[in-house]
Amino acid sequence: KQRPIEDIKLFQKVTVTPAEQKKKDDILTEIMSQSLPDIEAAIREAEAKDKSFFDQGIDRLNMRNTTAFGPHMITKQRAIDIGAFGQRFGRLTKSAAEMLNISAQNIDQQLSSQISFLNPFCPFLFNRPDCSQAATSRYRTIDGTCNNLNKTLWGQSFTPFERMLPAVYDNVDQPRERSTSGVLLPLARKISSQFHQSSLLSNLMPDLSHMAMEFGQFLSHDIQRNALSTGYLGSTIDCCSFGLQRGDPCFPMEIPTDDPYYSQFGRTCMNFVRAISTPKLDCTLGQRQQLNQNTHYIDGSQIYGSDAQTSYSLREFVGGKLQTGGDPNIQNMLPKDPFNRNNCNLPNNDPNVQCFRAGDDRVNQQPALISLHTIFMREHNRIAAGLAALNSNWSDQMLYDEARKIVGAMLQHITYNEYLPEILGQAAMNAYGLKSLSKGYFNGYDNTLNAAIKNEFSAAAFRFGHSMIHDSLKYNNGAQTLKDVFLNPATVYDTAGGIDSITKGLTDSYSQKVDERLSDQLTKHLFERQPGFGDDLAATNIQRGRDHGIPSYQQMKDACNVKGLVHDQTVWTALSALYQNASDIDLFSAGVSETPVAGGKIGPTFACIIGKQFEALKKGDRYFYENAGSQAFTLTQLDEIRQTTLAKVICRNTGIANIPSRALVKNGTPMLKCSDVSDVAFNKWL
Ligand code: HEM
Ligand SMILES: [Ca+2]
Repeated sequence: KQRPIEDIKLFQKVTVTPAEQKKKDDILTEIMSQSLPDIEAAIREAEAKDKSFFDQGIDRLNMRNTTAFGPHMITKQRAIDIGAFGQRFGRLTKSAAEMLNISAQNIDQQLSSQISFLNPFCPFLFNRPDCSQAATSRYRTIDGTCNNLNKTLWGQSFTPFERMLPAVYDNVDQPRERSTSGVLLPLARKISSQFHQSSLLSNLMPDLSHMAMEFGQFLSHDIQRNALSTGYLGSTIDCCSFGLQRGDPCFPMEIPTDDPYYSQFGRTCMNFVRAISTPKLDCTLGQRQQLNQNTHYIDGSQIYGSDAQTSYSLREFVGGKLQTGGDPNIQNMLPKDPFNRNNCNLPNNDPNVQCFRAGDDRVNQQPALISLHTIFMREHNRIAAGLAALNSNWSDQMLYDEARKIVGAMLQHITYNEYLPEILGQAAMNAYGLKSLSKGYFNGYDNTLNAAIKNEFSAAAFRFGHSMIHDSLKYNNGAQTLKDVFLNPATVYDTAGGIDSITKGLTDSYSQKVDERLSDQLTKHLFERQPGFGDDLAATNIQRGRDHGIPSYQQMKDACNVKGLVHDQTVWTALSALYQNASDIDLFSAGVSETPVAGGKIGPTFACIIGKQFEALKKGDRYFYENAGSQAFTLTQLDEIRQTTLAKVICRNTGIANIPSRALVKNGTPMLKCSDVSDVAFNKWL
């Protein structure tokens, strides 16, 4: 099957002449046209298998009454379409690598040529955006295109996650399941049950409120949403109904027979479906990559949607407003989702209690998330009304655009001014240039910097927030255990409490410390609908890292130039005891358990990954709120945006009377009386 030795040698050369490049391209084209018929046949065969799983009722369109299938498993059609090309790229890459004897770690360098044969399989070449208006437009596009005027697709929704380091897969594109020495890595569930044991009450974060957890999730849902593989007709794949044997895209998590919790239910398998594989943005052959369905920028896409169709479906088209819904007792709620596209776990058949729609489909995951979504939707509508009152000649579109621009800027300001300093500490804020200015424009826009979300950030580092989640949400004078409110919007509709009570509860209670411990609600009861059949988020994070070929902790630590032991000695001993070789330890587990940096809440390796990501999200975003230019706010408008705090946004959009003035902080912050909070000075937008 291998090509002649001179072809193999040619691909090993570091620099080639134009004639040699042409020869390489011809060889690749020949290899690909020879292998394509077999590849198409293999894909058809896989599709037929998927259909049979569907026909047997194993994979289903609506998993509502089954256990443990969260909203993150629903994948948009556009992502499914890109995934179909990704499969072809993956298989073509594999056959070229085999025939040219190219090892996995050299695939990206040695197969990176642009081959016209691949153009019909390159989704990023279709419908290239027209960016002719973009240089002078005051407003971002909905899908993030044309932000960078040279690289018009950078940061767009439905484009790949980028990487800090090359991926580390087994056998070219299979999940990283083996140590470099060949032994199997410990089972993800075993690491979870042994190392990420339940967080105790004594493990509270001394100074951050539970709102700091929730704002982190809300921010996360702005910038990233992985696309998971689906079955026939986009159905949800159940990798456990078929034993552990189904094969790609199934990568189910084996539960050890002596599992401290699940064994009593006789459970041996937990569902896990691999992420869709996507072609790279430049559509050269290369390592397997994963797809972000959301705009990578901090632009409020969780509120507005990441594609035109979703954004239209959320608009009122009157007065620049977003749609609202709700029953007569509770006004100004998110619009309902009568078709329950997100497979909510609705407790009764009350037609008034339904799940919600928002720009990100995970909105219904739990009530604290619904609450922040609702508050920012209301803020948009309030701003649109405020602008309309002073500018009677503005069209619906203009009001929508300007209100969206303001809300996006507020989100950025809260992120860089309130959230990141708490998480990263001052040293990292300075090192990565993340501090917001108190006056004037920021001059650091860099059009060579890609803001795109890094895979190491998404699949591991930014999941540190999972360790901050408390067992319950404070509500009225009691609390609601998470497993009772996953995918259940009932509390939001409660006229006795609802959004206000959930929100107040978040600022009134503590986050958990960022450490190796995760709540039982997440490791034993995530999306549980039947005792013993919930999911495990810590295990899922580890398995997801392996699915994506995320490098080991040691590799990331080295890349971040972090030296020495940065763990508590007992913690490190417990973790490394689970692995044969400490250099194989998974990034999520070791990263989340690092000793926090001074003044921050996470350790040095995660601070490096997260600091670099937010640096790119700032300096690589032409629409960053502090930038000068034709898209800019005026300086007086910018000063007005700088008055924003999360506490004020909450005050303006709820009936809450008093709230800590720094809503993410638990102690030592003065209370803000909501009746004292002044509105946005809309006269700066005349
Ligand atoms: C109750 C709160 C939360 C729940 C139930 C939850 C649950 C989940 C689930 C089920 C996934 C998908 C896992 C996978 O299949 O790979 C996920 C992904 C993720 N979570 Fe959370 N999460 C919560 C809060 C947070 C917080 C507070 C943060 C960060 C501050 C966070 C950051 C992330 C990130 C970065 C991902 C990957 C997103 C992607 O690219 O798709 N989550 N979470
Ligand atoms: Ca976004």
